[in-house]
Amino acid sequence: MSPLNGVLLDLATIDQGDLDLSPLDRVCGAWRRYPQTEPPQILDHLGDAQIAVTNKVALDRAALTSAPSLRLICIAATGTNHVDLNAAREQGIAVANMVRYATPAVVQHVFALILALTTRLPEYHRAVASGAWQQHDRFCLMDYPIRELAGRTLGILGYGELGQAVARVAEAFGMQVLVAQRPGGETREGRVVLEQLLPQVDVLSLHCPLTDTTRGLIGARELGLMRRDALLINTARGAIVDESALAEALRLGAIGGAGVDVLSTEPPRGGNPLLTPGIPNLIVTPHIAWASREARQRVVEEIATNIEAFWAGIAHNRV
Ligand SMILES: NC(=O)C1=CN([C@@H]2O[C@H](COP(=O)(O)OP(=O)(O)OC[C@H]3O[C@@H](n4cnc5c(N)ncnc54)[C@H](O)[C@@H]3O)[C@@H](O)[C@H]2O)C=CC1
Ligand SMILES: O=C(O)C(=O)CO
Repeated sequence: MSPLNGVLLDLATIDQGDLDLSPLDRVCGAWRRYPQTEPPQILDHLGDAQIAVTNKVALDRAALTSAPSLRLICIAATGTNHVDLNAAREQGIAVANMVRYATPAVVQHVFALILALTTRLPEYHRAVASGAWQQHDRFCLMDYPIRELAGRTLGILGYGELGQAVARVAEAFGMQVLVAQRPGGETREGRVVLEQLLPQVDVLSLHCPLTDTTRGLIGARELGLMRRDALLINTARGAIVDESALAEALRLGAIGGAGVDVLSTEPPRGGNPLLTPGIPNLIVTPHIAWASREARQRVVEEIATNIEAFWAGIAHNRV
């Protein structure tokens, strides 16, 4: 066990009282556990901790410079955009994240969104709940057009762990997969420049990290290049998409639908263009693609593994 003392800044975002947390006790005997940390509480909660575990509590330069004891930040997620990595590096604080922990959960969520939009599940569910089927004169309602995935084309932006796993399932559905070339990146065989990919795809699924390069990458221009019946699926990060432009594209029917698990600010206490009532063919889920019990248990185990590796001087899952 490492003799370091640690703080869990937002444990309630991982454990719903249904996980085995003993791996954490195996690696650090002195945890301070906070269900949640609001911005004004960050410095107080960090205190003299040497290890800080954050799922989504933002650790910016000001927070890191005010926590001189900190030696390891363990991000309980794959996305690292809420931690100032440059400031951490300058302060000599190691940062580790979660790799591959949520792949089955995210992939099934991506397809839950794609399938709900193509089979018009929300509309048919609402129609039955409102009694429309019961009053109908035929055996089935066909008020909303249904499409098949087989033979259609999926575009993937961000061909890492999740992008590749989504591609494999898409192929099992009989879809053709096109992979976007990293904008501004070098030309790679089999990759398609984003501007050329967008008009070809029936579904575009985002799986790149949020960085300075990807912020706002899918804006009005890119949405305008997509087919009028194409779907956009975003389980990556909200700010990769211009949310006002997406809301407008859906309202105007410039694209066919969208499934969004992530918003630019979470929770969206100040509202969000995509939460405006009445936007057609839009499904918004509250950042739960990753959140299966199995994946959350893997988070606990991976936090322990990252701390053990750090203590042993091994750079495991280092960002
Ligand atoms: N909604 C949710 O619950 C979850 C969301 N995520 C998000 O998904 C993202 C991807 O996760 P993984 O696939 O596991 O990460 P990964 O690191 O395996 O893959 C990311 C891929 O994006 C590529 N990439 C980076 N910049 C790019 C750019 N400018 N254009 C195109 N591609 C670019 C990288 O080369 C890499 O291949 C995470 O960064 C996180 O933001 C991850 C897990 C759960
Ligand atoms: O792992 C991630 O990046 C997520 O967004 C889930 O917390």
